[in-house]
Amino acid sequence: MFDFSDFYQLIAKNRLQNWLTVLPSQLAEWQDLPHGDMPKWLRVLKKIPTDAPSTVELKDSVTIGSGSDLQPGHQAKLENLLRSFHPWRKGPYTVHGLHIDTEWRSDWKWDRVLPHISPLKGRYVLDVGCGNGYHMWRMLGEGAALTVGIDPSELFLVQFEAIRRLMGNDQRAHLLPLGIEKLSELKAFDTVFSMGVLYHRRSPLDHLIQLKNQLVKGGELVLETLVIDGDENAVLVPTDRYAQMRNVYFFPSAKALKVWLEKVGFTEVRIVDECVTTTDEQRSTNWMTHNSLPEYLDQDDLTKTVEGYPAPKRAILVAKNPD
Ligand SMILES: Nc1ncnc2c1ncn2[C@@H]1O[C@H](C[S@+](CC[C@H]([NH3+])C(=O)[O-])CC(=O)[O-])[C@@H](O)[C@H]1O
Repeated sequence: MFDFSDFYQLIAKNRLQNWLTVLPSQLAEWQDLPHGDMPKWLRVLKKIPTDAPSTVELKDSVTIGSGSDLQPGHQAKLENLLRSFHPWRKGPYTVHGLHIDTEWRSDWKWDRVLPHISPLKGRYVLDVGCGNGYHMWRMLGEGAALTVGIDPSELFLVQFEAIRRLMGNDQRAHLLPLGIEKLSELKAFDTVFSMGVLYHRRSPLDHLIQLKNQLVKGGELVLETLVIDGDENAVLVPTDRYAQMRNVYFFPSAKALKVWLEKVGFTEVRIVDECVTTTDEQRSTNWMTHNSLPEYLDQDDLTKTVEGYPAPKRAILVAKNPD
């Protein structure tokens, strides 16, 4: 069983308290349908120490403690425990001198996002599709008061909890195993991030409206997704897979995405970054040994995916909720 009671107690006293009318029953429903590996994962999680580390660095990286915090032999033991949560996709993390080299250099995405957003100091932040929570720790590094991530992947929740234990059970970040469609209109977050999620949603405008409904008046949306080149009318809908990914729907141009955001009522919409994803940013590693981007590109023409679509390009847009 996962225990979300710390989160319930925390939000009972803050502006997220309305969430308590639905959240406990939603998470109880989730507990009733456990992932097959969950009992094993929970046994491993319990073995991960919760002692406060000597140091925590979150501003320039996610680095917890140093090798000397652990007794001799304990680093190898910790490595074995963490490796049982393979594949590690989002990171990198350095814990007690152990470097978790993840499939993604999620820190590079953060470096592209950070210069363009309002300062996070003191803000309530929601990270929709947060993966294992890597960016939530970086948000805390920028001074966010609270970061809440939602992501339906059970393994990501387990990885997040492992890192949180190693942080000394830090209560400033919480991950809930929910999809965005499960959220009511909370209107309680100062900043909402949706990074790498929109192309997984069958109804992208509804996704944008759901994101808007989580923001306070004047709050900021940070949207990152796969895009194609083109004008305000350009959008790709792959017939089947894209770069071997299933469940993919709409890949607009950045300009079209700006129109969509304005259409659902966002203002001050800015396209702040566009860049092609490189095979240095997404690749197999010792901590993620499955195929990755290099295998998903056409070997004779790296500007195309194996399906013949344009190779992955991502845009970041920032917008304001005026309501
Ligand atoms: N309905 C849904 N609601 C919420 N999350 C979902 C849903 N469906 C899928 N996801 C989650 O959205 C995440 C997309 S990854 C981005 C991670 C991070 N944000 C990153 O920017 O690195 C994609 C990428 O690798 O770019 C996955 O963790 C899914 O489980």
